Parts: sequence; structure tokens; C-alpha cells
Amino acid sequence: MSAAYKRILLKLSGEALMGDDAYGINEEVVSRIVSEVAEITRLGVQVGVVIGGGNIFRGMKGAASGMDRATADYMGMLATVMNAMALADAMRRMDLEARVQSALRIDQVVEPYIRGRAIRHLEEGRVVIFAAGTGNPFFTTDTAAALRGAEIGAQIVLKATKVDGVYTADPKKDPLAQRYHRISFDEAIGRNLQVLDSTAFALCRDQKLPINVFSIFKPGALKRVVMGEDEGTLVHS
Ligand SMILES: Nc1ncnc2c1ncn2[C@@H]1O[C@H](COP(=O)(O)OP(=O)(O)O)[C@@H](O)[C@H]1O
Ligand SMILES: O=c1ccn([C@@H]2O[C@H](COP(=O)(O)OP(=O)(O)O)[C@@H](O)[C@H]2O)c(=O)[nH]1
Repeated sequence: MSAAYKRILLKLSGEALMGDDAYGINEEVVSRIVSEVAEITRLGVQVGVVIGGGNIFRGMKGAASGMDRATADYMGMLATVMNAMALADAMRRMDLEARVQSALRIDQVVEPYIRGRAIRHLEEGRVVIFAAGTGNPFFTTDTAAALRGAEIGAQIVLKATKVDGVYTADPKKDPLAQRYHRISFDEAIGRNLQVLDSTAFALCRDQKLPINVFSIFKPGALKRVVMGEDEGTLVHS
């Protein structure tokens, strides 16, 4: 059986990279993710990755403690660059070719984001890790995933997160919450389901770019999604 998608945009939660650690990057979690990404590239799937930064710095938290919001957000974006570099390094150690492109220019460290070049890397079978979110404060890496997904012509955005799908309510707060197998954009937005922020949702809806939300902790889930199997929640037009 072949993969259901030729090109995907995978959003990896920064916070989930901590595993059971208090902060930072958990080696075990990262190497499992890398081997799963390697497996789907061997199926011929082209993979773009947007990585979060919540394990290192969250803009809202900085702002809440009195820091200027935009400054805090730039710090959050820099945190995603560190995660991207760690992820790319883990990929290279496992013989998976990867490139990091940053939405903020730090040319001595990583390539700048250049859409055409990113697409070329993908066509060559390299994983492209998009760092620094959208490059703008007041946005999130979910929105960056929607944006880069649309730009590279991905067929789907895969959100690998702490929960195993979209629920009727936040499952961490409501034990009776039920998981959707599928839900339309309009319904998800109408019900104000918080698993993706509204900007990211709106962009994907307008671009008719479906989103599959699944657990980053569940081994084999990424491949199941890529094979078009019922895993997590599919948000569709
Ligand atoms: N309706 C919902 N369905 C699933 N998760 C929800 C819902 N509402 C809120 N959440 C919360 O959203 C969180 C995942 O979103 P987010 O904080 O954006 O994670 P990430 O670290 O992947 O960016 C989950 O941990 C969950 O507690
Ligand atoms: O386009 C972007 C993407 C990210 N961020 C900042 O970077 C932080 C880390 O990203 P995010 O919280 O989305 O990461 P995750 O939830 O995946 O850990 C955010 O809190 C924001 O402060 C930003 O300002 N603009």
C-alpha cells in the first residue's frame, strides 16, 4: 500500500519534546520522532516540519509576567530555532538529510526561509524544518504550519500534539469530552474548539488545507495518518 499524501507539513509541539522532563528536549522522544519521520520519507512522502518552542519559551508567559509582548514573542521564535537545530541534528545522526530555514534572519546559524529553495529541498527528499514560526509576533507556530503548508503546496497539515485528537471540550479539563474522528472547519470554529488557534484554523479553511490532529506520544500514529488510516481527528472542508 502506498502513502495517501505526497507532501505533508508536520507540526511538532515544542512542549511535547520535553517528554517527562521539566524543560528542554528529551532525547528519547526526539529520536523516536526522527525514526518515524525517516520511515515515512522512505515511503516517498516529502516532509516539511514546523516546530514549536513552548518547551523553552512561551511568549504569552513572558508577556504575563510584565514583558513587552512582541519582545517575548521574538524570544519564543528564537526558542523554535534552537528546537529546529536540535531536531535537524538528530535527523542527520540518523542519516536523514535535513535543512533548517528560519523566518528570522540569522544567516550564520541557519538558511533563511526561501520558498523556492525549500521546495527544491523537498523534491530532493530532504526534510525541511521551518524555524522561527511566521517571523511575526502575535502569531503561533500553528499558524506558521498552516502558512508554510499552504506555501509549499502540502496536501495536509499534521498536528502532532499532547492530545490524540480534537475533542468536544478540552480533554485535560473535561473527563467526559469525546473525540471526533472527523469534523468540518466550520463546526470546529463554530464550537470554538481550542486545539488549534483560530488564525491557523481560518487559514487552513480558506486554503482548503485539511488538518489531522494526533498524539505525538503514540508510536506509529504518524505513519497511520500518512497511510490515510483513521487516526486522531481529521479536520476537513
Ligand atoms: N476541544 C479540544 N480538543 C482537544 N484538545 C483541546 C481542546 N481544547 C483545548 N485543548 C487543549 O489543546 C492542547 C493542544 O494545543 P496546543 O497548546 O496548541 O499544543 P501544541 O503544544 O501542540 O501547540 C491540548 O493539550 C488540550 O489540552
Ligand atoms: O509566528 C510565530 C510563531 C511563534 N511565536 C512565538 O513563539 C512561541 C513558541 O511557539 P508555540 O507556543 O506556538 O510553540 P508550541 O505550542 O508548539 O510549543 C509562541 O508562544 C510565540 O511567543 C511568534 O511570536 N510568532
